[in-house]
Amino acid sequence: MANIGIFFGSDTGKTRKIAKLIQQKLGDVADAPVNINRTSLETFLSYPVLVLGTPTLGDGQLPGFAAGCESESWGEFIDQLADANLSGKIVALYGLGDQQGYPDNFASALRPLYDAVVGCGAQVVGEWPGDGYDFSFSAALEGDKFVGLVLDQDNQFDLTDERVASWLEQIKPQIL
Ligand SMILES: Cc1cc2nc3c(=O)[nH]c(=O)nc-3n(C[C@H](O)[C@H](O)[C@H](O)COP(=O)(O)O)c2cc1C
Repeated sequence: MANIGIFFGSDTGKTRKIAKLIQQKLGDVADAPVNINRTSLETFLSYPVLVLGTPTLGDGQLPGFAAGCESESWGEFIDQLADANLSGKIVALYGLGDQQGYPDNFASALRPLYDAVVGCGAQVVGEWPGDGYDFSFSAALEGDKFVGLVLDQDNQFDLTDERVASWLEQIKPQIL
């Protein structure tokens, strides 16, 4: 087992694709990405470092039944996390959104994921500048920074590879 576990939720596969890109760039320090609806809390908790990815669905929501998805996802998993202890763990978050289609809730689902892991005692790394995007509101902003890497495959897919590479360089000292 590698040190870094990559877990993602996804409705149409874009967040899964980014998980694979992240793993490719990290190499063998990270295990192959796993859909959050195909793991157990025990496996999730076995990693000292977690990279967690989510799209924003519904109205600023995590994927899952409540957001209209056909299968379980983060929405259900964070209920299981409620009593978990993540102290000592390092967590890096990335989120996908559509700034043109949903400018008033851009990538907002990073917020409930961030709150859930911080509430369990994890240390979150990898905040990301809010400039370079055009939107009116995001719950994922903390001041002028997002609580994790934000990607927009719908409108800025050409920037993704560079954003992922630069974010990984930024967090490598904390996750390796
Ligand atoms: C029904 C629906 C609702 C969405 N709601 C939001 C939203 O509130 N905020 C946002 O930034 N993006 C929203 N999106 C865009 C998705 O987050 C974006 O397309 C993402 O890349 C999808 O990732 P996935 O393929 O992993 O599911 C929504 C997309 C759909 C289909």
